[in-house]
Amino acid sequence: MNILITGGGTGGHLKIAKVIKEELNKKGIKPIYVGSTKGADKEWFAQDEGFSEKYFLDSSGVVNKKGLGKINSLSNIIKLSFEAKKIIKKHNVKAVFSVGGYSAAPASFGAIFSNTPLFIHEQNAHIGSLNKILKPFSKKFFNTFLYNDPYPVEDKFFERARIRKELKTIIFLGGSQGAVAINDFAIRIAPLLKQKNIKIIHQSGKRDFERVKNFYEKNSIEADVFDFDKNLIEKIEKADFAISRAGASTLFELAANQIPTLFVPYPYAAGDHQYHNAKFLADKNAALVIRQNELKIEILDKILNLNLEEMSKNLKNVNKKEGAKYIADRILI
Ligand SMILES: CC(=O)N[C@H]1[C@@H](OP(=O)(O)OP(=O)(O)OC[C@H]2O[C@@H](n3ccc(=O)[nH]c3=O)[C@H](O)[C@@H]2O)O[C@H](CO)[C@@H](O)[C@@H]1O
Repeated sequence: MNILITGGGTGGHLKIAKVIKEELNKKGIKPIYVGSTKGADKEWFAQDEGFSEKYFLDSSGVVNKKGLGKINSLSNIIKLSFEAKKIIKKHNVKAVFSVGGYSAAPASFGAIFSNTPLFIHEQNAHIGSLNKILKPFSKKFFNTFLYNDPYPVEDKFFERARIRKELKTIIFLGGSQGAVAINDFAIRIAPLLKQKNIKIIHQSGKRDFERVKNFYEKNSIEADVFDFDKNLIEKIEKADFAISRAGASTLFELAANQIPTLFVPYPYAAGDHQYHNAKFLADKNAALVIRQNELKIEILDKILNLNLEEMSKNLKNVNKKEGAKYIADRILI
């Protein structure tokens, strides 16, 4: 059965595409991928043997453009949708699965134009603009916040979960691209963490890697600094507390691993969705959330006095295992 997976741009969307592809591979199916020449799509999937075919179309975002730019990208998407429709026909695709982002637009419209069932995974607590348009045309719309669908994360985040009791190691996470605000905060509290013998693991993102690495070196503070690590669980499992952006995949991976977290939502996310993602956990007393402009050094005292065990236990049933299987089974019906 030929399945087409589409969408990407950032790690958050691409991660869902990856886990669903792996689930389909387990079932002996090699899906087709349709992404964009822009964003991180090629980086993630150009060499991926788990897809039978890969197409990278020249799609780009519409939402942030104005005037003529908006009209041009809209007409480009319409043109590409017909190209995607041809791909769907050529491979006799039985279902299209979209993980969102601008690179999902052509194949999603292509599915509608060719009457091919369209399945959508919306990662966030606030529905993205493309998904709002597509939702009424979809056969199924998966979302954890609205419908309690299990959020697909790799099994290893659950398998290596543990209850945290004491803060011996802290991890800083900036999402797939890194977060300067979190890096700055880490740098401010690092000397205090050193004084308290708390070990530091720090994902800085590519753009800020040199600055962050140099800081720790110059100040003789031991820290495991990296820009991006494909096997993030290896880092997360060692830590007892995280300070992180609230991108949906990161959030549900941290929850699956039961690591208490202070979320610092990206303030410019569409519809403030990272804040709403984090609030979902905070309302269950399973995480803390703070606005970026409130990220002050005093918050460290609060962290040091937290009941980590209680928060860690409260994360137990936030997400369910086998989210990828849940979705794949419904696409394959
Ligand atoms: C700035 C922005 O708009 N960000 C959005 C983007 O975030 P972003 O792209 O940061 O996405 P997420 O936080 O959802 O996911 C990041 C993924 O990258 C992985 N990872 C990260 C660091 C690393 O070193 N190694 C690694 O593998 C994580 O394990 C995770 O699976 O998509 C998310 C899902 O739609 C949204 O919720 C976010 O709001």
